[in-house]
Amino acid sequence: MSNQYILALDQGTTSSRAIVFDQQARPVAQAQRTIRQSYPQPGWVEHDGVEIWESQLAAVQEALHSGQINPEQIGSIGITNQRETVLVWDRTSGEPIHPAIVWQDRRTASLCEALKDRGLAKVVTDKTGLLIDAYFSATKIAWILDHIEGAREKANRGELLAGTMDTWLIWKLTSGQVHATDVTNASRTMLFNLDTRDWDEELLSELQIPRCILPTICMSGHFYGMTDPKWLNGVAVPIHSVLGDQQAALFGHTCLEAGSAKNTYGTGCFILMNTGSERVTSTHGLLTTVAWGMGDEMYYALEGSVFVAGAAIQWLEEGLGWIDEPAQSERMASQVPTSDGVVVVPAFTGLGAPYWDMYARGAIFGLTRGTTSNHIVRATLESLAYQSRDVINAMEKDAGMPLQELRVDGGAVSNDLLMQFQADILGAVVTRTETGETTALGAALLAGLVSEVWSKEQLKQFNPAERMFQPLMDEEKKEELYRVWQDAVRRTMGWEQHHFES
Ligand SMILES: Nc1ncnc2c1ncn2[C@@H]1O[C@H](COP(=O)(O)OP(=O)(O)O)[C@@H](O)[C@H]1O
Ligand SMILES: O=P(O)(O)OC[C@H](O)CO
Repeated sequence: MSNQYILALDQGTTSSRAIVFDQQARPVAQAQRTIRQSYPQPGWVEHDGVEIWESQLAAVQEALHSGQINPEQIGSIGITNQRETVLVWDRTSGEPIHPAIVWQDRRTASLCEALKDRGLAKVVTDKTGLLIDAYFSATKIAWILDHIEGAREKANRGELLAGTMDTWLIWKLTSGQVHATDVTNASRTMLFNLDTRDWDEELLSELQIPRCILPTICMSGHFYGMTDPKWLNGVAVPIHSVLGDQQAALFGHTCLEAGSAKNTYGTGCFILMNTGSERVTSTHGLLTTVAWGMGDEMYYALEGSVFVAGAAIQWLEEGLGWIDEPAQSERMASQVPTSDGVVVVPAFTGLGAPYWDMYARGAIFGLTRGTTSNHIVRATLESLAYQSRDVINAMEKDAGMPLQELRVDGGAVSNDLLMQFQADILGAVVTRTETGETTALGAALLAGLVSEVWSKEQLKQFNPAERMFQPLMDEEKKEELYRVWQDAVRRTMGWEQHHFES
């Protein structure tokens, strides 16, 4: 039978992946290519745009090869991607004019302050659902246009194109025929007006970003175009879904009803709660974002992002050299019954939701002569769970109801100790699902829905629970630990501004 598979492209912060799913949404072949992280200055993070494309294409070819799958058997492609990360390239040559500026990059913090000083905070929140922060794409695009010689003039003449990684991959896959993005990615730029569902004139003009360099905005489930046959053995394949990776994970967890939520533990932690077709405006430091769009309907989510989650485990490995691989963090942490009062706040690049402090910096508290590396490793793991609770507490307040179940995915969920601590410190069930690759699954499920491989009613069956972690810690202990955490966070806030900035 031809056209029996769906190919998902998952362009993440640390790697580009390709996963082929069958008609029961089971992964049948996959491949992954790591991408280089570049830190040219403190607080800056860049990716090579060409490497992103080449690694993604190589992953696709390797996945098809390893699964002995002919491109003719691929009925549909779904794309999901690290969000906010943005690239600007030359429309004619297709060459990026600067490396991609990654979501974690803080170089535009002062530009964000200037926008706030111009009284734009409320305008941005009302129009985009976001808060002014260097995290989002808008100020990154403005920075490139300001710092690359001649870029602004070229942009004004329509000689440049800009886009998040979905847009870049669509443009490459269609060999420059399609310059498009979806509503979820657009909703992360700080330029997308949720009411008009279009780029916002006022925000474009404040940042002097010409509309002509931005992609066309489409629904997430949509026919984007056919891939150029030259990439897949002479076969053109339709692209049927595009959505940011956190929204894709929400979809992949089949969190389709309002009130359901997921946490993805990758480089950062990303917690999204579906709020249905209602747009809930947070009063507790969360973002309103688009969950997905299909047909005429747009669905929304509340989101809280933790900037440094798995990245803290990478710091144990690469920065401190204490572990040889992430899984070793669990083995070390298991050597001690508790972190013995040690608290690690990994605010390496500031703090995201619900604190939004660009100037917080990391700290280790509670060291004694008895502290060992095992305690610090355990406290680092616990910091992922504490930061997630910070966000979930804010979500519960905004949504007006307690969270019963948190569905989880991402690289760090294989860590049982972390998952148990998460259930304990939350006081809620943490459900790890069978499909490790929930993000890619979400893109595939949406592509399959658009291409009518399955119906919406069938989706629920596709990502069952693998293990449910029940909360075991007593209430008093849980709240006492959490109070200590909150005190530690308070002490890290504003650090960079107080001590190093003139
Ligand atoms: N067993 C583990 N315990 C803790 N952290 C882990 C473990 N395995 C992987 N990680 C962390 O998870 C992250 C990778 O997850 P992944 O979902 O692949 O990230 P991304 O999509 O952001 O590239 C890394 O930061 C890594 O340190
Ligand atoms: O690549 P990930 O999985 O770390 O996700 C990055 C996010 O989309 C950034 O908002």
